[in-house]
Amino acid sequence: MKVFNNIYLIGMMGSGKSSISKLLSHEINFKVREMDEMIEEKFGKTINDIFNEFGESEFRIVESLVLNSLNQEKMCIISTGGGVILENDFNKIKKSNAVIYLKYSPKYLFLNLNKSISNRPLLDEENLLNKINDLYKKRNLLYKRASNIVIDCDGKNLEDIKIEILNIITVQK
Ligand SMILES: Nc1ncnc2c1ncn2[C@@H]1O[C@H](COP(=O)(O)OP(=O)(O)OP(=O)(O)O)[C@@H](O)[C@H]1O
Ligand SMILES: O=C(O)C1=C[C@@H](O)[C@@H](O)[C@H](O)C1
Ligand SMILES: [Mg+2]
Repeated sequence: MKVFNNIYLIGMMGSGKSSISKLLSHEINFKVREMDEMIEEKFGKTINDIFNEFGESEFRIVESLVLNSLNQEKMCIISTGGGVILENDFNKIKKSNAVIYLKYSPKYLFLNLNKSISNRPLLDEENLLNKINDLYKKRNLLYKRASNIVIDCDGKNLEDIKIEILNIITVQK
């Protein structure tokens, strides 16, 4: 296995971060950490309620605290929040970690998001495809810059994506 502290899965909302984290954890001896769940636990509220009651900037402050605490851990698969690349210095994480961008084009993200009802204040159902397109334009480059591995996921099933990742991270240095 290559030498790194943690595996960070990054990508847009609905890009399979939670699903792939679970699948990977069954194959390697790493624990799963769900950043959004950790933030919800800190507030004792859902992500939607946090955005509504405290606003996005307060959410980002707590997100950054959670990120710092995770940086102290080892052997974790971190299913990040979709906006984690907006954090100052997130680009530095790839120096000592595997940062994997699960890249889907907006059309596929739309299909994924339609499958899972969730707590997504920045992507509610109205004009969903337009909202995905707008966010994707703002963020695709940021995800690429922050990552050291990019997986093109369009049209692939979750099992194949997992195998592709395992093939990359288990190569001997
Ligand atoms: N390649 C894929 N093939 C089939 N279904 C997929 C694929 N990728 C993701 N999905 C489905 O899309 C939905 C969203 O996936 P998941 O919850 O893992 O993404 P996420 O990045 O953790 O999303 P978020 O954190 O924004 O809720 C799930 O129903 C998942 O099964
Ligand atoms: O992409 C984003 O900015 C977000 C993604 C979610 O995972 C949550 O962290 C929150 O809804 C914000
Ligand atoms: Mg998730």
